[in-house]
Amino acid sequence: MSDVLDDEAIEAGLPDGWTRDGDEIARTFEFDSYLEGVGFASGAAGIAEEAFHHPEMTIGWREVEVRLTTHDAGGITGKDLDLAARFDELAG
Ligand SMILES: C[C@H](O)[C@H](O)[C@H]1CNC2=NC(N)=NC(=O)C2=N1
Repeated sequence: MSDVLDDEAIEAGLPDGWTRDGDEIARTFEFDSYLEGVGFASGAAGIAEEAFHHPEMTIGWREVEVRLTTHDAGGITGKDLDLAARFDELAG
């Protein structure tokens, strides 16, 4: 099981554009259209399923909010940071 990271490790590992919110990290991705956001969410879901580590995603008007935490560990772990970086790559 992944170990929960301390504050220093989270700050050091948090990819640009992401913020820490308690036991979660979050980023809102912005898109030129609603359907582009839906496409991103679908791609992110595939990455999540492959990693078997799942975000909460809220699809809005030309934006998708992504929130990550490791439920099994009760906090933020390297899995969350790794998935955040992969979602950033997906968004381009
Ligand atoms: C049994 C447990 O739900 C699974 O190991 C996976 C599924 N997806 C998951 N996703 C997230 N974000 N955290 C988890 O701890 C987690 N656990």
